[in-house]
Amino acid sequence: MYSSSEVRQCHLLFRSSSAPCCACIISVTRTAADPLLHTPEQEGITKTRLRLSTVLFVQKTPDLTTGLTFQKALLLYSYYFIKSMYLDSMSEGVLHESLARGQDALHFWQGIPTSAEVSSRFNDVTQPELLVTVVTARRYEGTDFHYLLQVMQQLDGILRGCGERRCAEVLVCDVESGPLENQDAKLLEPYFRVIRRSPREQLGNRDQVNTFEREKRDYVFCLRKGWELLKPKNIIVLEDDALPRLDFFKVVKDLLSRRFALHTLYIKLYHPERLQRYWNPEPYRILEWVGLGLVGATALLLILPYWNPCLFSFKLSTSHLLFFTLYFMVTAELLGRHYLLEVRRLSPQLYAVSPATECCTPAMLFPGNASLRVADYLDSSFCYKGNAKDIVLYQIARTTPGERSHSVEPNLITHIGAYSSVRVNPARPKLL
Ligand SMILES: CC(=O)N[C@H]1[C@@H](OP(=O)(O)OP(=O)(O)OC[C@H]2O[C@@H](n3ccc(=O)[nH]c3=O)[C@H](O)[C@@H]2O)O[C@H](CO)[C@H](O)[C@@H]1O
Repeated sequence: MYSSSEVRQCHLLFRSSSAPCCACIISVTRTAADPLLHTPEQEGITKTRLRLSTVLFVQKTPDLTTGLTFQKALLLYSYYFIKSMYLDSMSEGVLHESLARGQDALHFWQGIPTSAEVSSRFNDVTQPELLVTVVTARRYEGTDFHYLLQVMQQLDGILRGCGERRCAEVLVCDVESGPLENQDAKLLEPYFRVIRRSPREQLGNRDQVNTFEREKRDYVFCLRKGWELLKPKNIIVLEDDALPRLDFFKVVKDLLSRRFALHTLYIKLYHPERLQRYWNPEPYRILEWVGLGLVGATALLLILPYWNPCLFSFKLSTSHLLFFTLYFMVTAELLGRHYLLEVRRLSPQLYAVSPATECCTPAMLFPGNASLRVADYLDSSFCYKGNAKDIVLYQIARTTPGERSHSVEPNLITHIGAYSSVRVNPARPKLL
């Protein structure tokens, strides 16, 4: 058994030079208990041991994580993924990864000294080009995953990569207060500006409303408060389980430089991967599908004669074009639109913008003062199960004259929240 100071020393060593500590950790992890498997034999494991094993697991993961994420990215959303064979084990694997990252993030934030260099990120800027507000509520399940800390660690890393000129100001909007403290948000207080309601406002908000209405009111509060405090030129609102990808700010900057951004109510930066197929009907997606088929078929029919000179005398007809169009469409769907979209990550300019899709709001960009309009629109609606804030917002943008909304693809964030703070969670969450 290892004492916590040994573990801490090991952890710090690992940070500064990975090799020696990796060896020490790998030898230990083989015997460490797995905190995610609640088998009867493990019921007796003490809390300290659980914590220890998680810390050790964190250190073990870099190779495993990459491997698993690669497999997951390769298979999960494909038609060839055999759910009955792989879903359970893959879901467990991803939960382990996330738990490891959560514990890593916890140690990261616990270990940072509140030095001048770090706290300089707590800026007194007004009217920044971009404000990122992270909305966070206390979770009752999956607290060990520390989603908020993971997100903030990632944001911190990306912001450091921006160089001298900061890409964005960051606010954490903690919608809890009083006795129900959000410990993760508290831990971030020395490093980021954390905003909360006053206890009086909080009482009023929690008064007898359903979870979805409460979630909406919290969102409205965060939108307005961010605007009041900094008057930013643009706002992004991230939910606390929306992990930004490394090119996040580059793509956002490019989006904001495009003309359409001046006339949109919001730009969705995430849509669930499982809903990205051509077979999930969205009008623009059908157009994209047919267009892809036509371009592929035309290119093939033009190239074929050069490839095989005998075909120069062959007469090409509309039915050939139709056949190959269908052929390319079916091939694209069988390959998986989700995977084809990945090619767009080559450059921010290649990210596609289309009319907004309905589901989910984990990452939303509100250009200009659109956040204020959104806050007003949401304020005038009432949310309940089946009519959560994402549905309401979609309907508003569709039905209000003069308002438009957009989605960007591929996703700019990864949704890491296996446990919902709004809905009832299954005992063991699944990836699909
Ligand atoms: C990935 C995904 O599909 N997420 C969607 C899903 O959220 P989920 O069911 O995944 O819930 P979640 O736990 O991610 O919570 C969504 C957000 O609401 C915040 N929160 C939660 C409880 C509360 O009382 N107050 C509060 O502000 C929480 O901190 C988080 O930022 O459904 C929501 C609507 O219901 C939104 O459409 C989310 O985008």
